[in-house]
Amino acid sequence: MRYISTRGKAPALSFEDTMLTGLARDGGLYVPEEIPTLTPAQIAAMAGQSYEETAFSVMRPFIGDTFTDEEFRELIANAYGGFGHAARAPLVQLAPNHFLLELFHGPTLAFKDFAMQLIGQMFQKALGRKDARVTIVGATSGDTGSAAIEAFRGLDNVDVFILYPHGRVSDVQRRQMTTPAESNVHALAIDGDFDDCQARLKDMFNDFEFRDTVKLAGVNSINWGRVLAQVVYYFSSAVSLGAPEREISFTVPTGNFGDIFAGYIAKRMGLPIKDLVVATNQNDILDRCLKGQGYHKGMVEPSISPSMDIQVSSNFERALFDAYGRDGNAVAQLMDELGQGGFDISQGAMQVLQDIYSSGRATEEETNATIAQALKTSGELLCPHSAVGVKVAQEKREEATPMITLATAHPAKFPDAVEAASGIRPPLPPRMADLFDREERVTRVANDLDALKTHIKGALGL
Ligand SMILES: Cc1ncc(COP(=O)(O)O)c(C=O)c1O
Ligand SMILES: N[C@@H](CCOP(=O)(O)O)C(=O)O
Repeated sequence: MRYISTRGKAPALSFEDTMLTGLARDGGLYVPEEIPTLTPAQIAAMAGQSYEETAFSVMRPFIGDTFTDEEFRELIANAYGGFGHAARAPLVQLAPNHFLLELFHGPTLAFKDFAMQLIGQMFQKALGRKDARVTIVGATSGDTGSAAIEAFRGLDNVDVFILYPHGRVSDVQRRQMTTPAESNVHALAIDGDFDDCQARLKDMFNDFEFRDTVKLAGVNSINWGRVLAQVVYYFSSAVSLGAPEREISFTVPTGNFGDIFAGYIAKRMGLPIKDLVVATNQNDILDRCLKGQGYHKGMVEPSISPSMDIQVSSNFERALFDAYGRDGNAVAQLMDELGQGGFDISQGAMQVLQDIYSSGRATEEETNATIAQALKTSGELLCPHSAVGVKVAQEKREEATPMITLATAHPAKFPDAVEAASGIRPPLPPRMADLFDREERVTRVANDLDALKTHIKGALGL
Protein backbone atom coordinates (compact mmCIF):
# COMPACT_ATOMS: atom_id res chain seq x y z
CA MET A 1 0.00 0.00 0.00
CA ARG A 2 1.44 3.36 -1.07
CA TYR A 3 0.25 6.87 -0.37
CA ILE A 4 0.19 9.77 -2.82
CA SER A 5 -0.20 13.51 -2.37
CA THR A 6 -3.35 15.42 -3.32
CA ARG A 7 -1.13 17.92 -5.14
CA GLY A 8 0.61 15.27 -7.19
CA LYS A 9 4.21 16.43 -6.76
CA ALA A 10 5.52 14.74 -3.61
CA PRO A 11 7.02 11.25 -3.58
CA ALA A 12 4.71 8.31 -2.88
CA LEU A 13 5.33 6.88 0.60
CA SER A 14 4.69 3.76 2.67
CA PHE A 15 2.17 3.85 5.53
CA GLU A 16 4.93 4.32 8.10
CA ASP A 17 6.55 7.23 6.26
CA THR A 18 3.17 8.81 5.54
CA MET A 19 2.30 8.64 9.22
CA LEU A 20 5.60 10.13 10.37
CA THR A 21 5.74 12.75 7.60
CA GLY A 22 2.43 14.56 8.10
CA LEU A 23 1.94 17.14 5.36
CA ALA A 24 3.35 16.15 1.95
CA ARG A 25 6.32 18.24 0.83
CA ASP A 26 4.27 19.76 -2.02
CA GLY A 27 1.80 21.10 0.56
CA GLY A 28 -0.78 18.37 -0.16
CA LEU A 29 -2.33 15.66 1.99
CA TYR A 30 -1.51 11.99 1.63
CA VAL A 31 -4.21 9.54 0.52
CA PRO A 32 -3.99 5.83 -0.31
CA GLU A 33 -3.12 5.16 -3.94
CA GLU A 34 -5.99 2.68 -3.97
CA ILE A 35 -8.80 2.10 -1.50
CA PRO A 36 -8.97 -1.55 -0.42
CA THR A 37 -12.42 -3.11 -0.32
CA LEU A 38 -14.02 -5.63 2.00
CA THR A 39 -16.53 -8.19 0.74
CA PRO A 40 -20.06 -8.31 2.19
CA ALA A 41 -19.08 -11.58 3.90
CA GLN A 42 -16.05 -9.91 5.54
CA ILE A 43 -18.25 -7.04 6.72
CA ALA A 44 -20.97 -9.40 7.97
CA ALA A 45 -18.33 -11.27 9.98
CA MET A 46 -17.84 -8.14 12.10
CA ALA A 47 -21.23 -8.69 13.76
CA GLY A 48 -20.66 -9.49 17.40
CA GLN A 49 -16.93 -8.81 17.24
CA SER A 50 -15.15 -6.63 19.78
CA TYR A 51 -14.33 -3.08 18.65
CA GLU A 52 -10.67 -4.08 18.62
CA GLU A 53 -11.25 -7.02 16.26
CA THR A 54 -13.22 -4.81 13.87
CA ALA A 55 -10.48 -2.19 14.06
CA PHE A 56 -7.92 -4.80 13.01
CA SER A 57 -10.02 -6.01 10.05
CA VAL A 58 -10.75 -2.50 8.78
CA MET A 59 -7.27 -0.99 9.14
CA ARG A 60 -5.04 -3.97 8.35
CA PRO A 61 -5.22 -3.56 4.53
CA PHE A 62 -3.91 0.03 4.83
CA ILE A 63 -0.77 -0.49 6.88
CA GLY A 64 1.30 -2.69 4.57
CA ASP A 65 4.32 -4.16 6.34
CA THR A 66 4.69 -1.32 8.87
CA PHE A 67 3.60 -3.66 11.68
CA THR A 68 3.18 -7.40 11.88
CA ASP A 69 -0.32 -8.67 12.61
CA GLU A 70 0.71 -9.46 16.15
CA GLU A 71 2.22 -6.02 16.71
CA PHE A 72 -0.80 -4.28 15.21
CA ARG A 73 -3.23 -6.24 17.38
CA GLU A 74 -1.22 -5.28 20.44
CA LEU A 75 -1.16 -1.58 19.50
CA ILE A 76 -4.92 -1.61 18.99
CA ALA A 77 -5.48 -3.36 22.33
CA ASN A 78 -3.30 -0.80 24.12
CA ALA A 79 -5.06 2.10 22.39
CA TYR A 80 -8.61 1.19 23.41
CA GLY A 81 -8.05 -0.70 26.67
CA GLY A 82 -8.46 2.48 28.75
CA PHE A 83 -11.78 3.57 27.25
CA GLY A 84 -14.62 4.00 29.71
CA HIS A 85 -17.15 1.81 27.88
CA ALA A 86 -16.84 -1.88 27.00
CA ALA A 87 -18.26 -1.23 23.51
CA ARG A 88 -15.80 1.70 23.02
CA ALA A 89 -18.32 3.38 20.67
CA PRO A 90 -21.81 2.49 21.93
CA LEU A 91 -25.02 3.30 20.07
CA VAL A 92 -28.02 4.71 21.89
CA GLN A 93 -31.44 5.25 20.38
CA LEU A 94 -32.77 8.81 20.18
CA ALA A 95 -35.98 8.18 18.22
CA PRO A 96 -37.35 5.46 15.92
CA ASN A 97 -34.56 4.71 13.46
CA HIS A 98 -32.36 7.56 14.75
CA PHE A 99 -29.29 6.54 16.74
CA LEU A 100 -26.48 8.40 18.47
CA LEU A 101 -22.96 7.00 18.24
CA GLU A 102 -21.26 7.98 21.48
CA LEU A 103 -17.64 8.67 20.63
CA PHE A 104 -16.72 10.34 23.90
CA HIS A 105 -15.72 7.49 26.19
CA GLY A 106 -11.98 7.93 25.64
CA PRO A 107 -9.57 9.65 28.03
CA THR A 108 -10.22 13.24 26.86
CA LEU A 109 -13.96 12.82 26.24
CA ALA A 110 -14.00 13.46 22.47
CA PHE A 111 -13.94 11.37 19.29
CA LYS A 112 -10.33 12.42 18.72
CA ASP A 113 -9.22 9.80 21.25
CA PHE A 114 -10.12 6.99 18.85
CA ALA A 115 -7.41 8.06 16.45
CA MET A 116 -5.01 9.77 18.79
CA GLN A 117 -4.66 6.89 21.24
CA LEU A 118 -3.77 4.59 18.34
CA ILE A 119 -1.45 7.12 16.69
CA GLY A 120 0.35 7.49 20.02
CA GLN A 121 0.94 3.73 20.08
CA MET A 122 2.00 3.59 16.43
CA PHE A 123 4.41 6.54 16.75
CA GLN A 124 6.00 5.03 19.85
CA LYS A 125 6.55 1.69 18.13
CA ALA A 126 7.83 3.15 14.86
CA LEU A 127 10.10 5.75 16.50
CA GLY A 128 11.36 3.31 19.12
CA ARG A 129 12.70 0.83 16.60
CA LYS A 130 14.41 3.60 14.60
CA ASP A 131 15.66 5.23 17.79
CA ALA A 132 14.34 8.48 16.31
CA ARG A 133 12.89 11.60 17.86
CA VAL A 134 10.23 13.97 16.46
CA THR A 135 8.62 17.28 17.31
CA ILE A 136 4.88 17.12 16.96
CA VAL A 137 3.17 20.44 16.30
CA GLY A 138 -0.62 20.45 16.25
CA ALA A 139 -3.33 23.03 15.65
CA THR A 140 -6.54 22.73 17.60
CA SER A 141 -9.91 24.30 18.11
CA GLY A 142 -9.99 22.40 21.39
CA ASP A 143 -10.24 18.64 21.08
CA THR A 144 -7.35 17.52 18.89
CA GLY A 145 -4.93 19.34 21.21
CA SER A 146 -6.10 17.70 24.41
CA ALA A 147 -6.25 14.27 22.78
CA ALA A 148 -2.72 14.68 21.35
CA ILE A 149 -1.30 15.82 24.67
CA GLU A 150 -2.92 12.89 26.44
CA ALA A 151 -1.53 10.44 23.90
CA PHE A 152 2.05 11.79 23.89
CA ARG A 153 2.62 13.23 27.38
CA GLY A 154 5.76 11.96 29.04
CA LEU A 155 7.07 10.02 26.03
CA ASP A 156 10.85 10.10 25.62
CA ASN A 157 11.09 10.47 21.86
CA VAL A 158 8.45 13.15 21.28
CA ASP A 159 7.95 16.82 22.12
CA VAL A 160 4.44 18.09 21.53
CA PHE A 161 3.51 21.72 20.87
CA ILE A 162 -0.19 22.57 20.54
CA LEU A 163 -1.41 25.83 19.04
CA TYR A 164 -4.90 26.83 20.16
CA PRO A 165 -6.81 30.06 19.55
CA HIS A 166 -6.56 32.22 22.65
CA GLY A 167 -9.97 32.69 24.30
CA ARG A 168 -11.82 30.51 21.79
CA VAL A 169 -11.84 27.08 23.44
CA SER A 170 -13.91 26.01 26.44
CA ASP A 171 -12.35 26.22 29.90
CA VAL A 172 -12.32 22.42 30.16
CA GLN A 173 -10.61 22.05 26.79
CA ARG A 174 -8.02 24.69 27.70
CA ARG A 175 -7.26 23.14 31.05
CA GLN A 176 -6.88 19.69 29.49
CA MET A 177 -4.08 21.22 27.42
CA THR A 178 -2.47 23.54 29.95
CA THR A 179 -2.43 21.42 33.12
CA PRO A 180 -0.32 18.36 32.17
CA ALA A 181 2.98 18.82 34.01
CA GLU A 182 5.21 16.71 31.72
CA SER A 183 8.10 18.71 30.29
CA ASN A 184 7.57 17.42 26.73
CA VAL A 185 4.13 19.13 26.57
CA HIS A 186 3.89 22.75 25.40
CA ALA A 187 0.54 24.57 25.14
CA LEU A 188 0.70 27.73 23.02
CA ALA A 189 -2.19 30.23 23.04
CA ILE A 190 -2.21 32.01 19.69
CA ASP A 191 -3.65 35.45 19.07
CA GLY A 192 -5.95 34.39 16.26
CA ASP A 193 -8.62 31.85 15.36
CA PHE A 194 -8.29 28.14 14.55
CA ASP A 195 -7.71 28.85 10.85
CA ASP A 196 -4.69 30.97 11.85
CA CYS A 197 -3.32 28.12 13.99
CA GLN A 198 -3.77 25.61 11.16
CA ALA A 199 -2.26 28.01 8.61
CA ARG A 200 0.84 28.56 10.77
CA LEU A 201 1.16 24.80 11.23
CA LYS A 202 1.10 24.29 7.46
CA ASP A 203 3.61 27.17 7.08
CA MET A 204 5.96 25.28 9.40
CA PHE A 205 5.62 22.13 7.30
CA ASN A 206 6.31 24.16 4.15
CA ASP A 207 9.45 25.72 5.68
CA PHE A 208 11.78 22.81 4.92
CA GLU A 209 14.71 24.16 6.89
CA PHE A 210 12.62 24.41 10.07
CA ARG A 211 10.79 21.18 9.31
CA ASP A 212 13.99 19.20 8.95
CA THR A 213 15.79 20.88 11.86
CA VAL A 214 13.10 20.08 14.41
CA LYS A 215 12.03 16.81 12.71
CA LEU A 216 8.48 18.04 12.45
CA ALA A 217 5.59 15.58 12.63
CA GLY A 218 1.85 16.20 12.62
CA VAL A 219 -1.07 14.55 14.34
CA ASN A 220 -3.87 16.66 12.97
CA SER A 221 -6.05 14.96 10.41
CA ILE A 222 -3.37 16.07 7.96
CA ASN A 223 -1.99 12.72 9.11
CA TRP A 224 -3.62 9.83 7.22
CA GLY A 225 -3.39 7.64 10.33
CA ARG A 226 -5.93 9.92 12.02
CA VAL A 227 -8.49 9.49 9.26
CA LEU A 228 -7.88 5.76 9.06
CA ALA A 229 -8.59 5.09 12.73
CA GLN A 230 -11.88 6.97 12.42
CA VAL A 231 -13.10 4.68 9.61
CA VAL A 232 -13.54 1.86 12.13
CA TYR A 233 -16.55 3.16 14.03
CA TYR A 234 -18.54 3.58 10.83
CA PHE A 235 -18.18 -0.18 10.36
CA SER A 236 -18.79 -1.18 13.98
CA SER A 237 -21.95 0.93 14.27
CA ALA A 238 -23.42 0.14 10.84
CA VAL A 239 -22.89 -3.60 11.31
CA SER A 240 -24.63 -3.52 14.67
CA LEU A 241 -27.71 -2.06 12.91
CA GLY A 242 -27.78 -4.66 10.15
CA ALA A 243 -25.15 -3.75 7.55
CA PRO A 244 -24.15 -5.05 5.06
CA GLU A 245 -27.68 -6.38 4.40
CA ARG A 246 -29.15 -2.99 5.29
CA GLU A 247 -28.15 0.52 4.17
CA ILE A 248 -27.32 3.01 6.93
CA SER A 249 -27.00 6.82 6.81
CA PHE A 250 -24.69 8.98 8.92
CA THR A 251 -24.77 12.62 9.98
CA VAL A 252 -21.44 14.05 11.10
CA PRO A 253 -20.83 17.34 12.95
CA THR A 254 -18.14 18.76 10.70
CA GLY A 255 -15.32 21.30 10.79
CA ASN A 256 -12.03 20.11 9.34
CA PHE A 257 -13.78 17.35 7.32
CA GLY A 258 -11.66 14.51 8.74
CA ASP A 259 -14.46 12.59 10.41
CA ILE A 260 -16.89 12.70 7.48
CA PHE A 261 -14.05 11.84 5.10
CA ALA A 262 -13.47 8.71 7.18
CA GLY A 263 -17.14 7.86 6.48
CA TYR A 264 -16.51 8.28 2.77
CA ILE A 265 -13.57 5.88 3.00
CA ALA A 266 -15.81 3.35 4.78
CA LYS A 267 -18.27 3.67 1.92
CA ARG A 268 -15.54 3.20 -0.68
CA MET A 269 -14.41 0.10 1.22
CA GLY A 270 -17.83 -1.44 0.69
CA LEU A 271 -19.91 -0.39 3.69
CA PRO A 272 -23.44 0.29 2.37
CA ILE A 273 -23.77 3.92 3.46
CA LYS A 274 -26.77 5.64 1.90
CA ASP A 275 -26.37 9.29 2.92
CA LEU A 276 -23.33 11.01 4.39
CA VAL A 277 -24.61 14.26 5.83
CA VAL A 278 -22.25 17.12 6.70
CA ALA A 279 -23.63 19.15 9.63
CA THR A 280 -22.14 22.59 10.26
CA ASN A 281 -22.75 25.33 12.78
CA GLN A 282 -23.02 28.98 11.74
CA ASN A 283 -19.55 28.65 10.20
CA ASP A 284 -21.28 27.05 7.26
CA ILE A 285 -18.79 27.32 4.42
CA LEU A 286 -19.07 23.57 3.74
CA ASP A 287 -22.86 23.62 3.70
CA ARG A 288 -22.86 26.54 1.26
CA CYS A 289 -20.24 24.86 -0.87
CA LEU A 290 -22.09 21.54 -1.04
CA LYS A 291 -25.20 23.47 -2.08
CA GLY A 292 -23.28 24.74 -5.09
CA GLN A 293 -22.18 28.19 -3.93
CA GLY A 294 -18.44 27.67 -4.28
CA TYR A 295 -15.88 27.65 -1.46
CA HIS A 296 -15.42 31.24 -0.35
CA LYS A 297 -13.91 32.14 3.01
CA GLY A 298 -15.60 34.50 5.46
CA MET A 299 -14.66 35.42 9.01
CA VAL A 300 -14.75 32.69 11.66
CA GLU A 301 -17.75 33.41 13.90
CA PRO A 302 -17.28 32.14 17.48
CA SER A 303 -20.10 29.74 18.42
CA ILE A 304 -21.24 27.48 21.26
CA SER A 305 -19.73 24.57 19.28
CA PRO A 306 -16.22 26.07 19.16
CA SER A 307 -14.43 22.97 17.86
CA MET A 308 -16.29 23.45 14.56
CA ASP A 309 -15.47 27.16 14.20
CA ILE A 310 -13.48 26.62 11.02
CA GLN A 311 -13.49 28.18 7.55
CA VAL A 312 -10.50 26.47 5.96
CA SER A 313 -11.47 22.83 6.19
CA SER A 314 -8.25 20.91 5.72
CA ASN A 315 -9.55 17.53 4.58
CA PHE A 316 -11.92 18.99 2.04
CA GLU A 317 -8.78 18.94 -0.11
CA ARG A 318 -8.90 15.14 0.01
CA ALA A 319 -12.55 15.19 -1.12
CA LEU A 320 -11.70 17.60 -3.95
CA PHE A 321 -8.85 15.35 -5.07
CA ASP A 322 -11.27 12.51 -5.71
CA ALA A 323 -13.97 14.81 -7.12
CA TYR A 324 -11.45 16.13 -9.68
CA GLY A 325 -10.49 12.62 -10.80
CA ARG A 326 -7.31 12.61 -8.67
CA ASP A 327 -5.83 15.49 -10.67
CA GLY A 328 -3.16 16.97 -8.38
CA ASN A 329 -2.61 20.00 -10.60
CA ALA A 330 -6.28 20.93 -10.44
CA VAL A 331 -6.24 20.65 -6.64
CA ALA A 332 -3.03 22.71 -6.37
CA GLN A 333 -4.71 25.41 -8.49
CA LEU A 334 -7.80 25.45 -6.23
CA MET A 335 -5.63 25.70 -3.12
CA ASP A 336 -3.78 28.66 -4.66
CA GLU A 337 -7.13 30.34 -5.26
CA LEU A 338 -8.14 29.57 -1.68
CA GLY A 339 -5.11 31.59 -0.59
CA GLN A 340 -6.73 34.55 -2.40
CA GLY A 341 -10.12 34.00 -0.70
CA GLY A 342 -11.86 31.07 -2.35
CA PHE A 343 -12.72 29.12 -5.46
CA ASP A 344 -15.61 27.83 -7.52
CA ILE A 345 -16.01 24.12 -8.21
CA SER A 346 -16.47 22.75 -11.71
CA GLN A 347 -19.87 21.29 -12.52
CA GLY A 348 -18.49 17.77 -12.92
CA ALA A 349 -16.67 17.83 -9.57
CA MET A 350 -19.71 19.33 -7.85
CA GLN A 351 -21.85 16.49 -9.15
CA VAL A 352 -19.40 13.95 -7.73
CA LEU A 353 -19.40 15.70 -4.34
CA GLN A 354 -23.20 15.97 -4.23
CA ASP A 355 -23.56 12.29 -5.11
CA ILE A 356 -21.53 11.46 -1.98
CA TYR A 357 -22.34 14.20 0.55
CA SER A 358 -25.40 16.23 1.49
CA SER A 359 -25.39 18.94 4.13
CA GLY A 360 -27.24 21.16 6.55
CA ARG A 361 -26.49 23.81 9.18
CA ALA A 362 -27.71 24.69 12.66
CA THR A 363 -27.96 28.20 14.08
CA GLU A 364 -27.06 28.85 17.70
CA GLU A 365 -30.76 28.95 18.64
CA GLU A 366 -31.43 25.65 16.87
CA THR A 367 -28.45 24.06 18.63
CA ASN A 368 -29.73 25.19 22.02
CA ALA A 369 -33.25 24.02 21.23
CA THR A 370 -31.95 20.61 20.12
CA ILE A 371 -30.04 20.13 23.39
CA ALA A 372 -33.23 20.87 25.35
CA GLN A 373 -35.42 18.73 23.10
CA ALA A 374 -33.12 15.67 23.14
CA LEU A 375 -33.00 15.76 26.92
CA LYS A 376 -36.77 15.90 27.11
CA THR A 377 -37.57 13.26 24.52
CA SER A 378 -34.77 10.73 25.02
CA GLY A 379 -32.99 11.67 28.26
CA GLU A 380 -29.75 12.22 26.31
CA LEU A 381 -27.63 15.23 27.25
CA LEU A 382 -25.86 16.37 24.07
CA CYS A 383 -22.75 18.50 23.67
CA PRO A 384 -23.35 21.45 21.32
CA HIS A 385 -21.42 19.79 18.44
CA SER A 386 -23.48 16.63 18.68
CA ALA A 387 -26.61 18.78 18.88
CA VAL A 388 -25.69 20.42 15.56
CA GLY A 389 -25.54 16.92 14.12
CA VAL A 390 -28.84 15.80 15.63
CA LYS A 391 -30.66 18.90 14.37
CA VAL A 392 -29.43 18.38 10.81
CA ALA A 393 -30.07 14.62 10.97
CA GLN A 394 -33.67 15.23 12.00
CA GLU A 395 -34.17 17.22 8.81
CA LYS A 396 -32.36 14.82 6.53
CA ARG A 397 -33.35 11.38 7.70
CA GLU A 398 -35.74 9.15 5.84
CA GLU A 399 -38.09 6.71 7.56
CA ALA A 400 -36.77 3.64 5.75
CA THR A 401 -33.06 4.04 6.52
CA PRO A 402 -31.54 4.08 9.99
CA MET A 403 -29.67 7.33 10.66
CA ILE A 404 -26.64 7.39 12.95
CA THR A 405 -25.56 10.79 14.25
CA LEU A 406 -22.04 10.98 15.58
CA ALA A 407 -21.85 12.35 19.16
CA THR A 408 -18.38 13.82 18.95
CA ALA A 409 -17.79 15.10 22.48
CA HIS A 410 -19.02 14.63 26.04
CA PRO A 411 -21.33 17.39 27.27
CA ALA A 412 -19.05 17.95 30.29
CA LYS A 413 -16.45 19.52 27.97
CA PHE A 414 -18.87 22.40 27.36
CA PRO A 415 -20.67 22.81 30.71
CA ASP A 416 -21.60 26.49 30.30
CA ALA A 417 -23.28 26.03 26.92
CA VAL A 418 -25.00 22.80 27.97
CA GLU A 419 -26.27 24.31 31.22
CA ALA A 420 -27.58 27.38 29.40
CA ALA A 421 -29.52 25.18 27.00
CA SER A 422 -30.73 22.46 29.34
CA GLY A 423 -30.53 23.72 32.92
CA ILE A 424 -28.21 20.81 33.74
CA ARG A 425 -24.49 21.31 34.41
CA PRO A 426 -22.84 18.04 33.36
CA PRO A 427 -20.11 16.99 35.82
CA LEU A 428 -16.64 15.86 34.75
CA PRO A 429 -15.89 12.18 35.37
CA PRO A 430 -14.27 11.51 38.78
CA ARG A 431 -10.78 11.03 37.27
CA MET A 432 -10.92 14.64 36.04
CA ALA A 433 -12.74 16.12 39.02
CA ASP A 434 -9.73 18.21 40.12
CA LEU A 435 -9.11 19.69 36.65
CA PHE A 436 -9.91 23.20 37.86
CA ASP A 437 -7.52 22.91 40.83
CA ARG A 438 -4.51 21.99 38.70
CA GLU A 439 -1.88 24.59 37.81
CA GLU A 440 -1.93 25.90 34.23
CA ARG A 441 1.19 26.26 32.09
CA VAL A 442 0.78 28.08 28.77
CA THR A 443 2.71 30.52 26.58
CA ARG A 444 0.92 33.27 24.65
CA VAL A 445 2.46 33.60 21.16
CA ALA A 446 1.66 36.01 18.33
CA ASN A 447 0.03 34.70 15.16
CA ASP A 448 3.38 34.90 13.44
CA LEU A 449 5.47 32.17 11.87
CA ASP A 450 8.83 33.57 12.97
CA ALA A 451 7.66 34.05 16.55
CA LEU A 452 6.45 30.46 16.64
CA LYS A 453 9.58 29.00 15.10
CA THR A 454 11.74 30.95 17.55
CA HIS A 455 9.66 29.77 20.48
CA ILE A 456 9.70 26.13 19.43
CA LYS A 457 13.41 26.03 18.66
CA GLY A 458 14.14 27.75 21.96
CA ALA A 459 12.05 25.25 23.90
CA LEU A 460 13.91 22.42 22.16
CA GLY A 461 17.28 24.03 22.94
CA LEU A 462 18.12 24.40 19.21
C1 LIG B 1 -16.41 17.91 19.26
C2 LIG B 1 -16.10 18.03 17.81
N1 LIG B 1 -17.07 17.81 16.93
C3 LIG B 1 -16.86 17.89 15.61
C4 LIG B 1 -15.62 18.25 15.10
C5 LIG B 1 -15.43 18.31 13.63
O1 LIG B 1 -14.72 17.20 13.18
P1 LIG B 1 -13.87 17.29 11.85
O2 LIG B 1 -12.86 18.36 12.07
O3 LIG B 1 -13.25 15.96 11.69
O4 LIG B 1 -14.80 17.66 10.76
C6 LIG B 1 -14.57 18.51 15.99
C7 LIG B 1 -13.22 18.89 15.55
O5 LIG B 1 -12.57 18.27 14.82
C8 LIG B 1 -14.81 18.37 17.38
O6 LIG B 1 -13.83 18.55 18.25
N1 LIG C 1 -11.93 20.43 15.70
C1 LIG C 1 -10.57 20.12 15.73
C2 LIG C 1 -9.81 20.91 14.70
C3 LIG C 1 -8.60 20.16 14.23
O1 LIG C 1 -9.04 19.06 13.49
P1 LIG C 1 -8.15 17.84 13.05
O2 LIG C 1 -9.13 16.73 12.95
O3 LIG C 1 -7.53 18.20 11.76
O4 LIG C 1 -7.11 17.58 14.07
C4 LIG C 1 -10.05 20.27 17.14
O5 LIG C 1 -10.80 20.03 18.05
O6 LIG C 1 -8.91 20.63 17.36
